[in-house]
Amino acid sequence: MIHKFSVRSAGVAEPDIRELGRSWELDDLEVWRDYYVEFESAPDAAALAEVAAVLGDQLDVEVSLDQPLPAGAVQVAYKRGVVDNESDSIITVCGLLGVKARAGKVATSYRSESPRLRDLVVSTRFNATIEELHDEEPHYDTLVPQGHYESAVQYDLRGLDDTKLAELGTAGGRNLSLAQMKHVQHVQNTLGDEFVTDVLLEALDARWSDHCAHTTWKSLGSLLGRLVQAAKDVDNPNVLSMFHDNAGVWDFYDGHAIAIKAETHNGPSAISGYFGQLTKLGGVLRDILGTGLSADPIGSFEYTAVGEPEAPAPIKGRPDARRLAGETIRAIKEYGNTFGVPMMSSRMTFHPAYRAKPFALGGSIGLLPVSAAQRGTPRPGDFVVLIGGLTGNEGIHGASASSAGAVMDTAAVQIGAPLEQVKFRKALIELREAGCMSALTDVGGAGLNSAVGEIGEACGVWINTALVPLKTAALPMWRILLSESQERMLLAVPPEHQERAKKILDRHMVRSTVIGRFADTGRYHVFHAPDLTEEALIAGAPDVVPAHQGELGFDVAYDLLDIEVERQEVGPPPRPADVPEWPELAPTQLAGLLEEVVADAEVASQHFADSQYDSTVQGNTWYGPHYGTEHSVRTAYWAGTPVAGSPAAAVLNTAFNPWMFDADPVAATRQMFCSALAGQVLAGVAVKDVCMCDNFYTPHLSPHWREWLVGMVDELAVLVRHFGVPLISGKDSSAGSVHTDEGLVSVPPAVFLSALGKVPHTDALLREQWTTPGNVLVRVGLATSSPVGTVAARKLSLPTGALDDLALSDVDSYLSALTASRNLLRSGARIGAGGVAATLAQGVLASGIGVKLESATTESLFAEHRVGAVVEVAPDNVAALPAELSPVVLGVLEGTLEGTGIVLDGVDLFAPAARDGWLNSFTARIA
Ligand SMILES: O=CNCC(=O)N[C@@H]1O[C@H](COP(=O)(O)O)[C@@H](O)[C@H]1O
Repeated sequence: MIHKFSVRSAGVAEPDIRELGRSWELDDLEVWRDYYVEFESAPDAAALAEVAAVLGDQLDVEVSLDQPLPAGAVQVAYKRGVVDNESDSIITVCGLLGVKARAGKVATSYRSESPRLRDLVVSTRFNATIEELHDEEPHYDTLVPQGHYESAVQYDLRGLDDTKLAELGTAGGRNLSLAQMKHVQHVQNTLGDEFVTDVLLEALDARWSDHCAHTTWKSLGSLLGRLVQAAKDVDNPNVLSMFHDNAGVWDFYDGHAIAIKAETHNGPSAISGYFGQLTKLGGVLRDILGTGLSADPIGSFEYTAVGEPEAPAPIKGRPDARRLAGETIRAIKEYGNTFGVPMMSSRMTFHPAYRAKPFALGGSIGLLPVSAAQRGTPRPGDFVVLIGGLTGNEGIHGASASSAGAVMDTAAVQIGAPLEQVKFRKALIELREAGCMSALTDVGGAGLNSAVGEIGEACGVWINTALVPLKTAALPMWRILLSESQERMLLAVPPEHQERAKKILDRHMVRSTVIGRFADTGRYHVFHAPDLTEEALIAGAPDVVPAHQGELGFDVAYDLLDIEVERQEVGPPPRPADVPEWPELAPTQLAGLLEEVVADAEVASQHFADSQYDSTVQGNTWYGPHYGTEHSVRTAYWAGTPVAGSPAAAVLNTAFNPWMFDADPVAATRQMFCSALAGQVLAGVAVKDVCMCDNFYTPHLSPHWREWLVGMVDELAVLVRHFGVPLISGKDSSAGSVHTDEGLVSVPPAVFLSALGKVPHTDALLREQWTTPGNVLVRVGLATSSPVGTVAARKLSLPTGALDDLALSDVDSYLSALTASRNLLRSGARIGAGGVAATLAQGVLASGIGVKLESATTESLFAEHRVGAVVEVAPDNVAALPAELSPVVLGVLEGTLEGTGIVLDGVDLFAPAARDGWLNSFTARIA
């Protein structure tokens, strides 16, 4: 018996629907959520009314029962086989109301009289790879997932020649190379078995993927090892854990620590901006939850680079940049706001190299006690406990396909459900405090296979995949193992704590299942035995593998699962030499250039996106992500006070500029590292209290990509050693080249840096807002005058060339002088995209105070001195600024001048039209 509940929200409940109506220019747009529920027996009218009341329990909503889709309306629902996560929640809700439901399904329908409706939905709200479109009411016989268990497929690899082995390696969407297949052949020979299963092939495909095994980085000479060694050499006492856990852990104050991690979801986001970005944020929050013995996320950050919004997608059928931009915003809002974590920093960039595969980076920081900061180790006999969401047929090959740069299909996209994760967030803290876990990890890329396989490596492990709770009726063993269904965690629970752990999880309504045991075997062992129940497993002796194992997936010693990676030697990367010159422009031309620069997405207000992300939830945000009494301007750093009652602050900032990486990845790495570090010091953080997280995103088919990658890593190692600022976590995404209908498109070899600092008291932090008319604005820091990579150079169509070299000793002197002269600074803003001019423009916008410049040239206004700042100083103190700051007086704050902004020789460079461009251009391009 299937009933349909249609819920229409309006007014306060869904401001974004009004926004959607505005952007589609449909005044009568209505968006309805259609909930289909299959009940076990026909519910009476009272029961139906109760279910309707719960589904429509918001302000300003209307619920109708069993109304077919009206003519002209368009409904979007998941395809069969793509399971919607709400289904399970609907069953639970009905159960709590005392009505038994078997299954549920959620769809969205759009209603308007306009004949344009269907096209608008198809072009912006419908993803044909995972969804289906209905123009009339669909008919469902049942919503209960159908299907039956398919046994593992067996392959005898003995005697297969290279061609056959290679074919098998890439069959069914796998990405195993011939060398890897030969190793599987070796495994079979060593085991002396008649066959290996598809379960083993799939498990190894994931285990040896670039994502899990970092093969590209290993092949180029242990690149991660070089970064780790550099960090070890500097021996910063704040490092509690680095590159060893799901996140790096940095000492905070008074027994607390902060975990930091940034992840990318580039591959999945290219297929579905919404789900790729949704699960990017969900995944990185889970990384924080799975760090040490669990950290609590206290902030998230996000950076997305897509192609130019006006350009079509270079691969037919894929979402274009504008669509990706819109879906990104929806997804980040959906996950972050629902999870309840403040947004610390968000930015979107439009760069043509990301038109085939975006750069989808998400990060998070979390708080945990120092005593829980170390990664736990499971002990033989501990239970393998899977908690959280159900396992479905999604995210299959997510890790290996994204690593291989292979074509990803529908099944590779992960689907997120933030509320599921909200439930176990608090439960994990309780489990940690109660000492119920000896270890935990998140279930993310490569699914259970990666989580169980990695955590089990400490001693050995066996699991029964038949115990894994599924979204579908059945799944083959390898799919259960590889599914990247979201919102799941894996715990190692000692037998003596199992009951207590179960109680805590039950109280938080978190599903948990004992699916296996850690064992003193040194083996990774997977089988499928439907008649081995959870109760029987729990009752079994801790050191005995069950005799009845149903169907065997594999049972292999960990030693046999390691594979040698062939080493490739690379030389130094080519370096550009010529530096183009800045043209001389008259004041009116400078004004025109400024108008273009502030309207560029790198500088313009991204209020349309940012305002949708909750940045104050949890109540600990002390500074950022925006400031300004007149306009809301993006801050260059975020600070929060995560420990109740303590003024100690965590400080986060980031550095990335794809145009500079386009020009010279090695020089750009240096500038970005020094820029992030100088931003931290300007904010008030001591150099020794800063660490960073690196996210490499590099091409694998463009010229010299290997040389550039090695060059960037080696450069980072130099910087880590020089400043004593360690990299403590990161990710390498090494498949940034894509074959498209337009030919090969490659991202620039690049590394995104996120810096985390700490100060004992927020009093130490310097704000950006200008304070007092009459004060003098001074540029300080290293002059990096090359126009290459700057916003203005793009507007002026200047040729590319070399970036400035930075002498690290000069950076040292600058940073020391900055610290020493802090008492002279009334405010300070780090110079970024758009150079001094953009910094001044944003100062005007934020404070409403004008500035009168002493003099200006194109270079002095638009060069992006990234290891520099515009500081505000009282007139009497200008002379006291130390020479190491290389101070250059820019002009004087002029009081609040109606209609004036940045005045040079009587000309206002920042006219009202420019302000409008800053305010509206981003929205106009993507909304
Ligand atoms: O599940 C959440 N955790 C995060 C995670 O492990 N994600 C994995 O990374 C792939 C994207 O990599 P990219 O294309 O950016 O190189 C993605 O498909 C997942 O397998």
